[in-house]
This record gives sequence, C-alpha cells and structure tokens, in this order.
Amino acid sequence: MIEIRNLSKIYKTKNGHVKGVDNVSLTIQEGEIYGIVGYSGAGKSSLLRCINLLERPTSGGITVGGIDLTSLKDGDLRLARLKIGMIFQHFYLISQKTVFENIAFSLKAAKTPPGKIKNRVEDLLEMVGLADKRDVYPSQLSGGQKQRVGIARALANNPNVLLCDEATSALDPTTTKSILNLLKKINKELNITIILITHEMNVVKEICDRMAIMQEGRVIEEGRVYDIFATPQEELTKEFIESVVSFEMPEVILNKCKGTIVKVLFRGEVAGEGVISDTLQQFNVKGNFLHGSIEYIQESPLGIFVMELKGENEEIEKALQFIKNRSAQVEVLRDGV
Ligand SMILES: Nc1ncnc2c1ncn2[C@@H]1O[C@H](COP(=O)(O)OP(=O)(O)OP(=O)(O)O)[C@@H](O)[C@H]1O
Repeated sequence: MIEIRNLSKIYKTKNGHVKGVDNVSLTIQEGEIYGIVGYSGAGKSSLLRCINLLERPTSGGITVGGIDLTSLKDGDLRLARLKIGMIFQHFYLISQKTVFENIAFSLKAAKTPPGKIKNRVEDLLEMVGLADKRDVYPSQLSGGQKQRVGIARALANNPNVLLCDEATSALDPTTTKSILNLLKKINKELNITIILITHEMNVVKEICDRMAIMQEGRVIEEGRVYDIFATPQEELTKEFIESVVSFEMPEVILNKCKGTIVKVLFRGEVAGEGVISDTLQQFNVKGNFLHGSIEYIQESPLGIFVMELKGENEEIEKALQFIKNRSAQVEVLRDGV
C-alpha cells in the first residue's frame, strides 16, 4: 500500500514560490493500477517524483509498503528506491549502450552478482517481447520498443511499484494500446502496483482501477474510474470525460428538437434500451434517440443515451420518474419548447 499524507511541494524560483503539489493525500492499494490525470502544470509529475523522493516533498509523508520514505537516510533510501521502478515519456535510454547493456546497467547499479545478470536480462527481454533486439542500440528501435526496454529496465530489480510518467504520450494509438496491455500483464502477473500520470483520459479508461484528477497542485476528485465516468462531480472531470465520451450535439439538430431532451445513464448489466422501450410503451410519450453509446470501463458497461421525449408535460414527468427509478442518472438537458 502507498500512502501519501498531506504532501506539498513548493519550488523556490527567482520569481517567488511555486506550489507544485498542494496538500495531497491519497491511498493506493497494493496491486492496483492508479491513474493521476490533469492538464499541464497541474502537479502530476511533481507528485509522482515525490513518491520515490526524486523530489523531496516540502511537507507531508510518503509510506510505501509500510516504510516511511521521508524518514530514510541516503543508503536506506537507495535500497527502498530499488523497489520502485519508473518509466518516462522520453524513455531515457543510454544511447551508447545496447538494449542488453541498458537493462544490465540497472542490475549492476543494484550490485547484482555478475553471474546472475545475463539470465535476468534475457528473462526481462522475453517478458517485454524484445528477445530479438538484445544487441541493438536504442536508435535502431521504434518508440514502442524503446518503452519496452524502459519497462524491462524498470522491472530489473523486482520492484513492487512501477511509476509511469506519461509513458505513452509520445506513442501512436496502436503502440499506446500495446504498451498499456504490457503494463496490464505486468500488473496481473507480477502483482506490481502501478501509478501512472497522464493527460489522456483514454489511458485511464483503458487500464486504471482508480484515479485522481489534479488541478493547481490539488486533487479535486478521486475514486473508481467507473464511478468517475458514471457520475463526475467537478467541471474539470466532466471536461476530461468528454474528451473520450462526447455527447456534444450540433446546434442545428438541437434547434429541430422541440421536446424535452434528456441524458440517461445506465450502469453495469442493466439493459438501457429495454427500460427506454418500456417507458415508451407505458406512457403516452414519443421518444427519439439523439445519441447513444455503451462504454466499457474495465469491462463493465456504462450506457449513456441522449433522447428527446415528446408529449404532455404530465406524461413526460411520469416517464422521467419511471426512467429515474431504473437508471443510474437522468439529467434534463433542455425542457421542451
Ligand atoms: N523544478 C521546478 N522548479 C520550479 N517550478 C516547478 C518545477 N517543477 C515543476 N514546477 C512547477 O510546478 C507546477 C506543477 O508542475 P508539474 O510539472 O508537476 O505539472 P504536470 O501536471 O506534471 O505538468 P506537465 O505534464 O506539463 O509536466 C507548475 O506550475 C510548474 O511550473
């Protein structure tokens, strides 16, 4: 378990103090994939770098697996850090060393007996699918392959935690997917807790169990990814969700609709369409679908429909109540005109 307690990071610059992280407290469970989302400057990297003490927090504490990292002296901190791997957006491989040597470098730094290095590197290369690239140099690799080397290097010393700093932001969508699948595999097979920071909500939707949204150094919302997608509370959270699940409708379409426009959200296994068709049968209202999709978040369906309901006000009220009782959320986007 990772516990971040009242953590603040203040940078002293020549123009004054800048608050990178402002009193953040989070608990991340063992084996979880946890996403931290925010726009540029929100404080994500500062927070991530405080977790392994690449940055010393100005105040607050970090406990990883029961060890309070902020209280450790240099030697003990170095040892504790070996159990926290990290990967980066720009990979940071050593260009003069081969793939094998890049990974071996981590093992040598941790004083692994020389006789054990070869097998370990080969196992790691196998795990990340790069056995055939053992002797090539980073410049001969694609971005996705470079990140695989980064991952192998981060896993070299059997960490319990993997920190991912915008690990897929420099990659195309297909490569991003393959790296996310690799991270999922590592999380499941090695039971490594993963914390990733990203500005891409689709990354979080794809692999995270829980997430936090950061703004101006603070965590403004936190919870299970599914719940956050289903019922976001903060405007910024809604904005991030709309970047992957958009229900914007062209004005011309809205202007044509004279009925009540509602957005309905169905969670889990509830068959949304069934509820809607029951509503239309039981009440004297006409329905017109404007938008609809079923998003799968961690394989759980989340159905979101936007529709126009037409009829007498009283019937519409009854229909809305009926839907409300059978759905996760109903929001009237616009009353009938
Ligand atoms: N070394 C530093 N010195 C001074 N200010 C810093 C330093 N590092 C970060 N900051 C400031 O702290 C705030 C948070 O920055 P941080 O890099 O953590 O945000 P971020 O969400 O990771 O953004 P990005 O994705 O652009 O890196 C910003 O205002 C930034 O300018």
